[in-house]
Amino acid sequence: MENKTSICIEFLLLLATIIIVFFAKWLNHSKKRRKTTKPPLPPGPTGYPIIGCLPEMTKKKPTFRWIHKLMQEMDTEIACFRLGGTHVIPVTSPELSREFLKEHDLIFASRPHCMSARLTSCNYLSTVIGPIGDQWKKMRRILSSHALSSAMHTKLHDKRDKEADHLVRYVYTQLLSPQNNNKNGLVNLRVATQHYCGNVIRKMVFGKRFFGAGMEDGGPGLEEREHVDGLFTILTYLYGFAIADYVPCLEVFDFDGYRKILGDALDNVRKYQDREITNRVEMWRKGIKKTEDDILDVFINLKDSKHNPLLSVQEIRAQITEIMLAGVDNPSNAVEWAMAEMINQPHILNRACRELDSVVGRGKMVQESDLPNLNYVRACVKESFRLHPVAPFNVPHVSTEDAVVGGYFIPRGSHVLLSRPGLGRNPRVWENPLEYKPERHMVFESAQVELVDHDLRMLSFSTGRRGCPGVTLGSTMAVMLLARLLHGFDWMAPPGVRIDLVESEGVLLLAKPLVLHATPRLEPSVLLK
Ligand code: HEM
Repeated sequence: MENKTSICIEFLLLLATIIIVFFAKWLNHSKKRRKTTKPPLPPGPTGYPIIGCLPEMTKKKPTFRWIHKLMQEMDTEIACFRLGGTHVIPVTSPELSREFLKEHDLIFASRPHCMSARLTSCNYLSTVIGPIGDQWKKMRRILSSHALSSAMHTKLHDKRDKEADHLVRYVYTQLLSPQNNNKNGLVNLRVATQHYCGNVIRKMVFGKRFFGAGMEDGGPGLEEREHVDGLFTILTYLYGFAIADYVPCLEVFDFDGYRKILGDALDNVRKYQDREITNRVEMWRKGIKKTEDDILDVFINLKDSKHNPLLSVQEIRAQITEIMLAGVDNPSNAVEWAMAEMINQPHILNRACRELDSVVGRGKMVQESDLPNLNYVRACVKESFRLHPVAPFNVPHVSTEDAVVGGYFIPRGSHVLLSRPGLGRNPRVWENPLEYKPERHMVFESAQVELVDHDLRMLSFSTGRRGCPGVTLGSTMAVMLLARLLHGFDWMAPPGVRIDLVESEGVLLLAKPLVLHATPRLEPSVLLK
């Protein structure tokens, strides 16, 4: 009997052991399986523990060129660079871009919390830079329903029109100015295009072109130069791969000096804007101002459901800086590059001028109502956006949860950077991608060329929840700028000068500001109406 019991116990022990071993093996196997089925991160440099690729990022400047070069060497359209604790995911594929911004739009709709964004947005009070949340929703709604609504666009038409006239007058006056010896002279198109954009946005927001007296020839005074230069500096350093953007505890040391540069530029821009804002708030408070004439007036007078001001003065300040940033760079850069490309390919220049003559004629200047009919000019601007984007990357999109995109694991908190030149010059998508060829956008001759590309084969205004709400204004400014320059004047390279289509090293602007020789194309009575 005793013998029988001990055999039974032994048998049970053996059975239990077998079950435990079996269970452990199964557990192990399923863990392994889970591990092996979790997709890999996109390819990229291994980096050091904890700091990742930060040392390379600080050494290999400009960082965007290093990233693009490495992706080319790795022959990949998506990569992962770990910068401190952040996975930075650059993308040059339209298919993957669509997955990020269309299929997984909601997951990738946030923005980074980082030093440069915090400083620029007065602690995330504005729209472009705001992480997803109630503040972003509020500000985006205000922009879409008020500042950038179609009613507001119509209301501000005359202000834009005045600045288009002013641009032509400014160019014409330079041709006659004494330093040009009363001959047809040279025009710096970087100054003309950047200040047209600055003037339009200042006029729409503040109701004025100049913060100071301006120059006698209509050109920007010291104040406007400082303002526009400040805006361009902010645009270079915002999300510009500062160490403190990835390791916040190092912000106080400002090892790369980015915080100081950005802070100084913000001070330069705000000293002009904030003065206007404070004065205007006072004017409304004292009842001196009674009608809404510009975007600032609208912002000051917005009310919440309890009739309290909807926007604080700090929110107005942050949002206005952002509107300035949004409006100044893309149209001016696109038109400067378009002019440079056209000078080197006169058949494109001639076709655009023929279109202007046939749509507008020579008896008046281009009006906004003409723009929908200037399909070739529109294609020239679009081609410039494709081939010569002003920024290397789209504004970062941050993931709010883990995701799998294109078969790769994208951890929560990753910064997804759609590459603007990477998409626009992708040889898989564009034939002869480095050739400036506006015709490629005129597939259907009858259809209007839209500057937006929702398929993300190129990145102009982007798409989805965080897509640009300023498409109408941005397109109007860019097309009007190119149209007025081409219609009003004949342009040539200065004698003996070849226009080098070379990018500057640190940013994507033309390496040297474009300076061209202009002669009036229209009668002075038309140009100076
Ligand atoms: C040709 C001119 C312009 C171009 C090419 C352009 C392009 C862009 C791009 C690429 C984005 C980022 C989209 C994304 O994150 O995926 C953006 C966002 C934005 N743009 Fe524009 N933009 C232009 C003009 C303007 C203007 C004139 C304004 C307003 C005055 C404006 C307001 C905004 C705002 C508020 C956002 C942020 C949207 C958000 O994050 O919710 N843009 N724009």
